[in-house]
Amino acid sequence: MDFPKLVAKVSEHYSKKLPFVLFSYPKENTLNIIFQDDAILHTTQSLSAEGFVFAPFDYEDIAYYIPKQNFNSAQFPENFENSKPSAVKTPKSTVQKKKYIQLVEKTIEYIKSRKAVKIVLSRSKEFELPNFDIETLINQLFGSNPDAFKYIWFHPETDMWCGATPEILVEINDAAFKTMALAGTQKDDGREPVIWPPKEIDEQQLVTEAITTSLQKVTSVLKVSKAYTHRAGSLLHLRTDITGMVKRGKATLTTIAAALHPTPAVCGTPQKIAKDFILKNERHKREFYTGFLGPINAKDATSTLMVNLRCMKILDGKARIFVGGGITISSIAAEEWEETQNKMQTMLEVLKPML
Ligand SMILES: C=C(O[C@H]1C=CC=C(C(=O)O)[C@@H]1O)C(=O)O
Repeated sequence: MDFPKLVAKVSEHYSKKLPFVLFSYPKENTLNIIFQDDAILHTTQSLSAEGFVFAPFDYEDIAYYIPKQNFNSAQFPENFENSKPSAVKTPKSTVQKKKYIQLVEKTIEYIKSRKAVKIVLSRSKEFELPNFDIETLINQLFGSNPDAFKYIWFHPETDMWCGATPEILVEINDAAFKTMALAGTQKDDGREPVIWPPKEIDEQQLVTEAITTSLQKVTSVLKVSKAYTHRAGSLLHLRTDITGMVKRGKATLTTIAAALHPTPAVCGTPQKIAKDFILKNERHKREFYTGFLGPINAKDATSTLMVNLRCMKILDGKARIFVGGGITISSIAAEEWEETQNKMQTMLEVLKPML
């Protein structure tokens, strides 16, 4: 099917409130779509169903999925990519800023008491969308952020979620798997070489160590790359690639996902203490933000699970954008606020014509 026809079909499907998911892989110009023709909410425990899974941050072995039955794809039109999207002025929110900074300070004190080494805090902000339109959303989202995995998920039971995420949770093909440690953030101001402050280097190193440790039980060969700079829209992160083989008979997508999620890039270390702190102290429910999502295929094809970052929920003419950042003993609260403001840009640029 060609792109305009497919977009029109999504629009029609959405007007009937039927589930669908659209996605595209980084650097690829194919739009993949799965339509579901009824409103059943499918769940999977084993991540073995073929389709597209969607799991919350507080994942307890149950993920939602849309089965792969009605799969379509289309190439993006020529010159589809938006020229560099223009920044949207991030609204000033004095009260929210004060509250977030207080929470960051409380978290730093908690870390100082040596109960945790790193805790990833987050917040969300709502925007009115007087000009919301599904076709505009598709064009805006898939025409920008070429380096990200982009998706729009809709199910009447979960509402609409969409995002452009830089972070792979796990990619697995037969016994070979790939994951990454992504942490540390700065704005891309075009300066080369990129200099990373020690706080960001330490924070990212911690993520790499925690991921390799948690994978040891289920993998046999692990290769860990050097940390390098990864571009994500107007932001830069530090990234380490981790590749290996899963132990035959021991590890499946489920065991690897369970070993990794939630990674210290979205939760913290030690994982349980960080998660309890987040659930107790954050002012909003994360829902699917920092959960995971992606296409799961049969054994001989690649399955990809991404971490749900740089994302938003769309409901009743409003969008709620979710953003966060890792807090360590060296964090400065005001800078952590700025970092979340910068991260908000990825979705604000997508929303720009609809605001
Ligand atoms: C939690 C988020 O980003 C994570 C991924 C990359 C860098 C991060 C950081 O520098 O704190 C976060 O760990 C988010 O975008 O909401």
